[in-house]
Amino acid sequence: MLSPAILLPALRDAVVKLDPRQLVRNPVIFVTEVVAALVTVLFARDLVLGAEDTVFSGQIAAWLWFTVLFATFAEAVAEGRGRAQADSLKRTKSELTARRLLPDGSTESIPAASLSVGDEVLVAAGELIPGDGEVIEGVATVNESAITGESAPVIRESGGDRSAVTGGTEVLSDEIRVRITVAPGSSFVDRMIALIEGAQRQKTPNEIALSILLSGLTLIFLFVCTAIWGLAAYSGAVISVTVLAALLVTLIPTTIGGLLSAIGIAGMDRLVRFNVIATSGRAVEAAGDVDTLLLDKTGTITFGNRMASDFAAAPGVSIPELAEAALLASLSDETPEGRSIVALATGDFGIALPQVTPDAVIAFSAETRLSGVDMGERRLRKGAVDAVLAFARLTAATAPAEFSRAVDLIARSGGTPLAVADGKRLLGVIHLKDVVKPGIKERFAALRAMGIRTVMVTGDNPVTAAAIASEAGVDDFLASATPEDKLAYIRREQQGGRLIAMCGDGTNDAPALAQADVGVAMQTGTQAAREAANMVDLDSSPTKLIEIVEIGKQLLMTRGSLTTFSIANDVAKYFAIIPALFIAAYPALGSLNIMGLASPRSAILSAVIFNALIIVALIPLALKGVAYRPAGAASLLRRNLAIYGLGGLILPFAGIKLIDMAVSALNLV
Ligand SMILES: Nc1ncnc2c1ncn2[C@@H]1O[C@H](COP(=O)(O)OP(=O)(O)OP(=O)(O)O)[C@@H](O)[C@H]1O
Ligand SMILES: [K+]
Ligand SMILES: [Mg+2]
Repeated sequence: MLSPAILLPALRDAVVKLDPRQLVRNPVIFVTEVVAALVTVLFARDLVLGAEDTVFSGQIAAWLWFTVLFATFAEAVAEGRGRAQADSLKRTKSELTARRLLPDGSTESIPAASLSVGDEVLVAAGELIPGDGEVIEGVATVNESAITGESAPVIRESGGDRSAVTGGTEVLSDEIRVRITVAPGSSFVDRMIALIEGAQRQKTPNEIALSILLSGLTLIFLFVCTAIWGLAAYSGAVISVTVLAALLVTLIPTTIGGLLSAIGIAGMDRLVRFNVIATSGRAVEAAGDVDTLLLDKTGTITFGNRMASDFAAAPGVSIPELAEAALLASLSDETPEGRSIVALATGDFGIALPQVTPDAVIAFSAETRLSGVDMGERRLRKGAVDAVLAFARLTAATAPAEFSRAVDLIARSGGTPLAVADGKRLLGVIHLKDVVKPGIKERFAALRAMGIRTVMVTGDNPVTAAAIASEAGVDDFLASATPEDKLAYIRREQQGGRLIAMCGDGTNDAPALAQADVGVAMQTGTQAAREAANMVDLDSSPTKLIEIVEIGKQLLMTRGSLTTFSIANDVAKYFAIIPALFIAAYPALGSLNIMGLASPRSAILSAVIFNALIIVALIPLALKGVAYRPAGAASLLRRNLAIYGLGGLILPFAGIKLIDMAVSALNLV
């Protein structure tokens, strides 16, 4: 975690970050730098004048600079760890070439960097996909290990929810036609690299609020120090500017000021290590407080490669007649469901592929929930049972009992029944099979233990939804949901003051993913879903939210704990330094020197040294995060207050005392 390969470049970066123009974004540390510069000037003056203060002001100046450097170092280390991960991504994305399709159907070879949005390219087995896009023709297996680290090939195909391809990944079999949807330079991998390197990191609203609080505290202590100076001058004691500067820096919250951005960067990094790319720090924080998790069914809870497996004919209809109608209705259906129906009818059921062109093609949409063709007199439709019944002017009550039984049997087994009709004539039902991803039930139980309610929202019918919901162990489900329904559900929950996470993969999930506080898209999903979400799970695991929530909670806890620690620390230092300041003027204050520090100067220098060293000492904790255990918010708060509040109060007494002993033993001042 802290190898020399990261620490050495971080040291160099830490020096670069001393640039005041950069540092001004961190007010506490910026004030420290200004003060360090001031004391350095005073030291130079003492040096020229040969004043007796030279040794003291020189040491104070040095330690103030170390304080600033340790703070910039913390941030540099956090960024350096991300950069190491980004470097391996950069290697995958080296020089790519594209075979761009020309209007006459031939192809030209061009560098991928000169592709533009809307271009169409061909990619065959053994070639690298030149840019982010959508498969518009064909099916291929793709090795996406370059970005997911997972070597198992995935299927990418046109039409359905698995059509998105990522530049830099390799086609293993077959040939696909890809429409480029993202300009080179802002591709998924490019954005991943920028995010991991922290180049695009923006402060979250919580961080900004905390920064304002810390700046406020800094201002107050600036005031306090000025008042002390005036008070001392009034009472005849002389307090040097060097001592005042030291006082100010030890009192302002330098510890949390120095570690704040490292904590945020480390949180994003921890997500990357769990194969989750977050495009928003705000979402990571929101994840820590999520109340409800919404999951789409097909492709999220299930694998999503729904395959037609059987036909059940309505009374008075033969199986070949149903199979042929289903085949015709699917001829122009480019979705995986449509293609699997063609495969089943022409394969197992031996129907010859008809050489006909439909008069009109009715493409599938998540709103209508049906698809089909018009052909002469025939109006062939297939789709969700209620949608097809409505099309055939039937209802659940007026549909033949045998048909309803077949539908029910399929739905109860967790399959998706697709009804087939020709105009008003109901022909039967197709059984689409899908498989629930393994190990999901236990993981949902873990989410429940964290106090998170899981709700499955699906476009599928209520009976299938109920079967899959019970197999997967979700708390609740919403069936027959259109994209608008999913969106409305989230809005309603949010209006109730709840924070919502949504996991989805399809274009029909995109609005919901964008509306959710935490939107997690499956890497296997469509481009639209990945664009709308604020996180992408490279493993496409719907229960990854467990880790995401833990990391979010850990981030919030780490920041809270270190803020508590930092402020408690500063309070303790007050007692170490103030007596030292006034002891010369008021010897009676000697009794306040409860710590028995060697001399006023040694006390002040020790406090400054402690103040600097505590930042370095806490870097590992800031990066690793405070340990998270599932427990109630109140008991966590109590525990953290005890450890970091009390610890923060006590530690400086011991630390400053020890440093004071060393300083006086070495005769430093
Ligand atoms: N190619 C298709 N042609 C006709 N009807 C379809 C097709 N694909 C799916 N359907 C029907 O439309 C319904 C809604 O589909 P939609 O994609 O909105 O949701 P889903 O994939 O079933 O569920 P989820 O929202 O969980 O992914 C499906 O349940 C199915 O009954
Ligand atoms: K401080
Ligand atoms: Mg889906």
